[in-house]
Amino acid sequence: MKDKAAELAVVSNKSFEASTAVNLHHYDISSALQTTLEFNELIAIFCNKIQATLPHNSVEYVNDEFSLAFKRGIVGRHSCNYALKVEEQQLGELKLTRSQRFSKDELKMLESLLCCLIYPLRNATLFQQALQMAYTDPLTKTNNRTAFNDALLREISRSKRGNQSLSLIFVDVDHFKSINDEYGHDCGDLALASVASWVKDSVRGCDTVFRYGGEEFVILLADTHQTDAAIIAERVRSSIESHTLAYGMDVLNITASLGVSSLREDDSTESFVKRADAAMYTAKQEGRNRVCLG
Ligand SMILES: Nc1nc2c(ncn2[C@@H]2O[C@H](COP(=O)(O)OP(=O)(O)OP(=O)(O)O)[C@@H](O)[C@H]2O)c(=O)[nH]1
Repeated sequence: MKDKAAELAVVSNKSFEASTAVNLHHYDISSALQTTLEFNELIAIFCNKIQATLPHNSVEYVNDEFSLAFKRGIVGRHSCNYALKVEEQQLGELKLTRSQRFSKDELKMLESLLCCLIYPLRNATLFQQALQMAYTDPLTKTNNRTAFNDALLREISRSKRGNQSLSLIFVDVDHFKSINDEYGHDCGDLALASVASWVKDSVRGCDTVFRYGGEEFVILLADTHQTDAAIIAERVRSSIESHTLAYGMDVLNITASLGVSSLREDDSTESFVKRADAAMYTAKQEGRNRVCLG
């Protein structure tokens, strides 16, 4: 067990052998690390626990897969870096710094202690991957309806607490059935994935795009008034209209109808969503390929 754990942490381009026996310190750290599946909390707990044995001034943890960049403390001129992985699974990079050089013995000790961190990090990775799968629509790679329901409740409560505006845009692809009918289901799928990426590309990074169902998408715009939401909706509409979809020898033009609503004081979750949906239907009735406000 000790030998297996020792193989698991990759230490900045050099291998190491954990020579320190599993002791009470390891046990203490391992127990503390079992209390959470949050990456940042795991790193903070680990660093707090090793601070007495291995004094350091700053810690940095970067995990590209989950876009994490955790930083704490004041960076010193000496550092040690570890690319952590287990069974070919990357678990991020950890960097400790301080003003004095790290001795060989200290590094050996740290490398041994890192064995306590990598399995909790692997568990956190598996948990986050499972969460992502549960929240992602596999066809369009956007957030799914479950994610929308959760995000909507969260954003409504945040908006009411902080007295901030919140807007919603419904995007429904026009005459989508005819794409399926004329070119086949695969082309329909490709069209949906393409529309999703055009929509994502035309909103800000802080706005979230969800697949609501079928050929319908929703965009949740935090801290956004209706006037700004209408401008964003028009940008999305225009982006979809200006793209073309190449399918075999065919080139398809796609349009969408959009409905916008902004949260009112007396709104329930349902009334907020219904207004955007109703506005989108008005856009359909008024000729499609347009934005209507609800
Ligand atoms: N290819 C594909 N088609 C889907 C998917 N989900 C829903 N659809 C199809 O989307 C079509 C939606 O058709 P309608 O609701 O009649 O709407 P529409 O043809 O877009 O017409 P308007 O909304 O009135 O402009 C249906 O034929 C569904 O089968 C999917 O994941 N892939």
